[in-house]
Amino acid sequence: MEDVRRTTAWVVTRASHVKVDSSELEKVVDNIQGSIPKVEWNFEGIHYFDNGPLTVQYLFVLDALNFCFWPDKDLSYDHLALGLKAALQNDKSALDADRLQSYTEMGIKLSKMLGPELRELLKWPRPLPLEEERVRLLHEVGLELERSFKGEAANLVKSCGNSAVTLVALVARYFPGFRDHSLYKGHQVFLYKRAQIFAADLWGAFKGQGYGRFYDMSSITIFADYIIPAVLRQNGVLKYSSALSSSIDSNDEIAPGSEEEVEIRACTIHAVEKMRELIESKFRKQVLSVEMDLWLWSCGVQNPSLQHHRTLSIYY
Ligand SMILES: Nc1nc2c(c(CN[C@H]3C=C[C@H](O)[C@@H]3O)cn2[C@@H]2O[C@H](COP(=O)(O)O)[C@@H](O)[C@H]2O)c(=O)[nH]1
Repeated sequence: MEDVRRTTAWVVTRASHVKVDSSELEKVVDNIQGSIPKVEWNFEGIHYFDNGPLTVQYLFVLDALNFCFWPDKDLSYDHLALGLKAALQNDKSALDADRLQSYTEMGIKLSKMLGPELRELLKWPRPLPLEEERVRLLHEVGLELERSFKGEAANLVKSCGNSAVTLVALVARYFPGFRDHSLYKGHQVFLYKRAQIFAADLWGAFKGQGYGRFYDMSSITIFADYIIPAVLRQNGVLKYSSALSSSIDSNDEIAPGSEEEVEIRACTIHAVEKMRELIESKFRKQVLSVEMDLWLWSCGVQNPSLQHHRTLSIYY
């Protein structure tokens, strides 16, 4: 994850649309006295968990589809999690690698999984945002799991040697849909939101044991989605230019890969890394970005009036 830290820090030094406000950042850290309020993984009670390999399959499929809910105002991440959970409770083989690629009825392969099948799986009554991309990513997951990991995401996790950094690298190497990077002023910037969140979800769900045991969780950075930047903007840690502020406040779409979008995401990661460093130097406490993420994210999703940036993206 050094690439994520280094390249996002580089963006911060050149950013013109977004700034990290160090004194506001210090206020946030002082307010909580350097202790991150503890938020339980699955505080919403929406996730599938059976303490075994099927949970790993569930989390991998969940994070393959963990992006872009906002274009449908009634849809949220909770619907995705609850939909996949119900599908598994109903049929333990619902997320098998071959099912992700194809749709079978009475043992006959009819076609690849398509939008309508995905909607049926999630019990969502209308087309999902970026539905064709979601379907394509599911095919990719099913095919590559079958080709390289005997169909099981659990084998992918077993092959990382209890290193979250290796897991993220493996996910990005085998599954192109997880390669969340951008170009900024000619430089490659690494963000890896969904790949890192997969490691964090395993760690959270399995409480740091079994499939969730990683010796290097401190290497993971925060996950640059559309909720965390909105929380950091609201508490003053991120400052946007007036043009960007008014675009976001008027719900204009921000183009994926634009300077504005990359700066929002890179400054988010960097600001949280700075908060971590400050907590360590001022309060002598070690915190994980994953813990910071869960706290900030839970604050964000519990505040429906939060105005977030709108970018059509498969990455977050
Ligand atoms: N940074 C960060 N972003 C996260 C998550 C999660 C869920 N993580 C699970 C892990 C433990 C908890 O118990 C959660 O269930 C989703 N998202 C992002 O939020 C957005 C969805 O928002 P809305 O449209 O309002 O549903 C979308 O970009 C989605 O990718 C997270 O943890 N961190």
